[in-house]
Amino acid sequence: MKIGVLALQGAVAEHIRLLEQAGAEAIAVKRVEQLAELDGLVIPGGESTAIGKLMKKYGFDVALKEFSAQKKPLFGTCAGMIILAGEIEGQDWTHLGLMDIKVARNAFGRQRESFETDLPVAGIAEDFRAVFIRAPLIREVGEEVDILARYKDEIVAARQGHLLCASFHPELTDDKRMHAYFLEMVREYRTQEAAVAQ
Ligand SMILES: NC(=O)CC[C@H](N)C(=O)O
Repeated sequence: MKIGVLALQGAVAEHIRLLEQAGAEAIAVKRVEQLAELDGLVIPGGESTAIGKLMKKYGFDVALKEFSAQKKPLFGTCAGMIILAGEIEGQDWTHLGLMDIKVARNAFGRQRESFETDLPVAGIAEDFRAVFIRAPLIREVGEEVDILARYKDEIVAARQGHLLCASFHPELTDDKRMHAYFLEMVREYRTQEAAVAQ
């Protein structure tokens, strides 16, 4: 199983380390041609406007929509979640617009820009260390979206079929359970694809 981490800007090496610890081969992805060899992709945290601009410049805006249309799993953390969102509060544009979620950027306000807390994440852990850094929140989700975690009633992790996202940064901990969960998703979709091909 080969997983890419979109390496245009942001926390790339940390994701690669945890994906490897969870048992996958992981590579940094800088060119769209690399997508063909991947079973899944992580879009890391960073600055969503910067990542979005670079995605467009290098053709990832179109290529990742095709990647997703093949039901290849995508996992967006923090800025990566904003990249996946179908709607961004206060903005009339989106990046990939793949997930039926409405997000608000930098939603915790100045006092609590960055903090850590332990959260239950459905199907993954009872006590996941969630590291928030100028994090976005999910304000609304569509019918097909499963909510995986909340922080004080606000939605901070969700899944829609082959798409997974979190407001926080699992890659900044030593806990590989969320990455392992993503690899399970990749396995699930690969099995489905193989069954269709037969
Ligand atoms: N740590 C992060 O990824 C922060 C996200 C950033 N605040 C944004 O809006 O893009």
